[in-house]
Amino acid sequence: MPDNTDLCSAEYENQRLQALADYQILDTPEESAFGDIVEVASLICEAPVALISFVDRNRQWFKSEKGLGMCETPLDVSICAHAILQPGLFIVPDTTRDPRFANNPLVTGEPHLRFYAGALLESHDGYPLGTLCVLDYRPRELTERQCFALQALANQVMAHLELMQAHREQAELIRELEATRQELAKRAATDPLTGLLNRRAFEQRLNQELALVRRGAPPASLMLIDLDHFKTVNDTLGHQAGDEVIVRFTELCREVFRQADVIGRWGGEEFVVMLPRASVAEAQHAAERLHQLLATTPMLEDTSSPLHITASIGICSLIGSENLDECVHRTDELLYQAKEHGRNRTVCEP
Ligand SMILES: Nc1nc2c(ncn2[C@@H]2O[C@H](COP(=O)(O)OP(=O)(O)OP(=O)(O)O)[C@@H](O)[C@H]2O)c(=O)[nH]1
Repeated sequence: MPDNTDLCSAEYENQRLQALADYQILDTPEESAFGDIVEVASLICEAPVALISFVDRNRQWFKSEKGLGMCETPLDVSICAHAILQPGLFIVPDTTRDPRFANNPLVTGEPHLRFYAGALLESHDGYPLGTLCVLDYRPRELTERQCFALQALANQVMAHLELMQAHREQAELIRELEATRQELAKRAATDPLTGLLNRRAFEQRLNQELALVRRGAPPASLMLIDLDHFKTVNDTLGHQAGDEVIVRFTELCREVFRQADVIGRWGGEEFVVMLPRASVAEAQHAAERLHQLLATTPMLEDTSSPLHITASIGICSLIGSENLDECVHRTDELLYQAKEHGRNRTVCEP
């Protein structure tokens, strides 16, 4: 708490309430850790009523209570609201003899509270939050040892609140770290220009599929796609336009292939698609759709004459007995044949 603070100012009260809110304790369910402290306070102080009370804006709310039978009261009947205005213990030996409490309905009526002793619950930065208090139906005092024990138990209440807060902060930190880890993993797996899987991530996915095929999963197909004469696009329209074409081509791929198909950027103007549960004939149909779409879709918007591109494609089925390099190599050979035979075509394994 800052020095020279006006404890009654609205600004201070708002700061105090914020400190209380930061502990996120108000209106939380009963917890045995706090229940035990209240029981021990009642036992040691030989008092029938014991409370862990937090002073909220318009009420005092009890995290734990013994012998009172209510979980909150309005602030104007709260003795704790007075207790938090001073440090350490606040003791009222006989409420009927104290003008601040003599007319309190909890004193004049049920349960006729006559004795109050409250130990301050103080936040780590010095804001008074409430009390651990014991009450009795008769006027009395606490022994020195009981006073010591009550304050020690109050310190334990705060220590537990601090631990809970540290635990929450740690959990939040772990959540943030996990989100960052996921984001980094996503970035590490993604080609920045197209948002497709990059080669390394695609290889991982392909290895998983190969493992499934080895264990008897339905056949899958692998497709390598290379844009034809792409160098000319760059040379005539510039690298930036080349990038736009690559992005547009990616969009067309997303239109043609199924949700389950995995599209990756193999490198440069070369793409790769793995089609789970698809025969080579089915993959070939998809490749044909792509050829048709390329034939009818201008690849750049801001050019006087529409730019169309073509692609050469090789398709193989995944064979469980092969490793990734062998599967890719076979598909690459077919792609090479497509290029050799004049481009703008698909060559499938026989
Ligand atoms: N704009 C752009 N160009 C790229 C990118 N990656 C590779 N390229 C270009 O793609 C071109 C590929 O050229 P080549 O390997 O000669 O192939 P090609 O001109 O497509 O000819 P074929 O494949 O034989 O039909 C090169 O000019 C590369 O610079 C990229 O991310 N952006």
